[in-house]
Amino acid sequence: MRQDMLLVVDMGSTRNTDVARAIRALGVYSEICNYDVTAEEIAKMPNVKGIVANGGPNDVVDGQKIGLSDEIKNCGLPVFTFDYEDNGTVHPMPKEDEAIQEDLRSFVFDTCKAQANWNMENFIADQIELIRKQVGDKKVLLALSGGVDSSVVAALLLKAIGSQLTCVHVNHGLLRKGEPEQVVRVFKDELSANLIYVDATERFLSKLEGVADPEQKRKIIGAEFIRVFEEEARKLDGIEFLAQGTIYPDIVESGTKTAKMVKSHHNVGGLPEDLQFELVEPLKMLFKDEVRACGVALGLPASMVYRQPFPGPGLGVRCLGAITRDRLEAVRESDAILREEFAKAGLEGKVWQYFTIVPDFKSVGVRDNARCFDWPVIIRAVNTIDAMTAQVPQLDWAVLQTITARILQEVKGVNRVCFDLSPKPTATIEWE
Ligand SMILES: Nc1ncnc2c1ncn2[C@@H]1O[C@H](COP(=O)(O)OP(=O)(O)OP(=O)(O)O)[C@@H](O)[C@H]1O
Repeated sequence: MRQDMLLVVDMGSTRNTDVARAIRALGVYSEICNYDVTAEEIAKMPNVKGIVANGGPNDVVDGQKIGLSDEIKNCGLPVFTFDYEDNGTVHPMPKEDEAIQEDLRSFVFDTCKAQANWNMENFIADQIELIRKQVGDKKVLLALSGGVDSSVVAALLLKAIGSQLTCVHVNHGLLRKGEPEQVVRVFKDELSANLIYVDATERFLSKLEGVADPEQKRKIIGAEFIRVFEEEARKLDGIEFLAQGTIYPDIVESGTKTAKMVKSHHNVGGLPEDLQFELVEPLKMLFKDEVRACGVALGLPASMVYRQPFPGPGLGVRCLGAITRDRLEAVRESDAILREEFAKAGLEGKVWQYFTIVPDFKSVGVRDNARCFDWPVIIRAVNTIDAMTAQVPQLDWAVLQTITARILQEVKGVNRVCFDLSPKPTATIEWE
């Protein structure tokens, strides 16, 4: 490890990640650990320069009030006791809270004498070394979705171990327009990765035929994905490692000793027990913005690194009810038009997520002086900080009119365009 590190010890705060991020924003690497960390464990961590004991409302565990042990207090490292109360609201640490920032800055640099050497160049160099040490001359398998996390893992592993990596990209027929092609172009053609491209469209769509229940659809897609991936894995010889795009929030949200679990951390979970892989998770200490910075530093295209979030079941949950091929095509084509026009209008990166939905009912319209009976396309655009709540931004009317005109002209089977004005709550971001 080339970087100095500060440890954020969770003493019951709800703001551990904010504090860890604030330290990283100063250019110093930080990690969060549990309140019962021992001096011996800390001694094994590389380059720890100081400890932030981060207190807060969750300071009672199993009926006992927790406190920093004498062992840690006397371990020879500077300790800063921090208690950043948040009154129960969730928002990023306010930048204007200069006193707190200043205290932290002074602790990090004046007291701990930490070097501001946390940057992507050092991170990548460190990870390459660690990956090579972990993997040796063995082979690694990666499920590559084309999403930000697995793409950055692929690029990093390619740099570290090159041809020892095999990537599997599954086209389940529910990807956005141009996505599988981009994965093949970037990884196979440009980065010369061993890429197995599986076109499983027919298999997924026939499994989904007539299934209207959203939960059932998600389950079928998830289970079928594991099956396809497993089949490919069994065809390969001598693979001992499975790489995953686990990132820091996945780990933090899996729960600390003082906070309840937000969501379980899975990724390519659900693989059969007899496929025993050791995990390689080189991004597990990065926040999302750092993963993107890492992707840029590794030379991945901006459209991949800054891609908006996309649900695992893909367009399947935007083609409402039982998926049909023609309606799925209408979702894919209208989504492509929406993304193109948002990019032209300079909205890319300004609106957090935007996509289209095609419901499973028709309405009466008129086309070429004759009655038509076609589907509507619903446009959804939202802004959010944490995906727990979301707001609908005010969009330029002319942009919406252009999108509407193009969808009505170019997308088969559509005679109406609607705009979803609902914030979350009460609506969710996706419709299914
Ligand atoms: N179509 C696919 N082909 C190959 N692997 C996939 C595919 N879809 C998902 N995966 C694998 O499953 C993991 C979890 O999928 P999920 O849709 O939850 O994405 P994610 O956690 O946002 O990560 P990413 O940004 O890498 O897509 C991905 O990181 C990837 O390894």
